[in-house]
Amino acid sequence: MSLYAVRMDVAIPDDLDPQIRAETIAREKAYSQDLQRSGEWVHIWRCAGQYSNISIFDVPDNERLHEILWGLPLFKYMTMDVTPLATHPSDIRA
Ligand SMILES: O=C(O)CC1=CCC(=O)O1
Repeated sequence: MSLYAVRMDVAIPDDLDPQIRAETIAREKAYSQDLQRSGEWVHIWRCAGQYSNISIFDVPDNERLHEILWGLPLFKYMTMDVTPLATHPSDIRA
């Protein structure tokens, strides 16, 4: 398994129908929580003061990460920055 940090910046258009907006956000939450329960979405942190999160994924490979990110209900309203993580030589747990 490989770890990735993903920053997601969300920009939902102001003129999006409020019902579609609410439904999409609800689907996003359920999708994320299913993956958190399965262990692939390890952390999700709100970036304080921004409509952004930083998440940690633990997935087998790039293809699985891509599949997860591509499947996000809010995908078309997001920009993302993906960073593959390696063990730091100063990590006392390593
Ligand atoms: O609100 C966000 O940061 C976007 C998001 C990703 C997963 C989730 O539940 O919300």
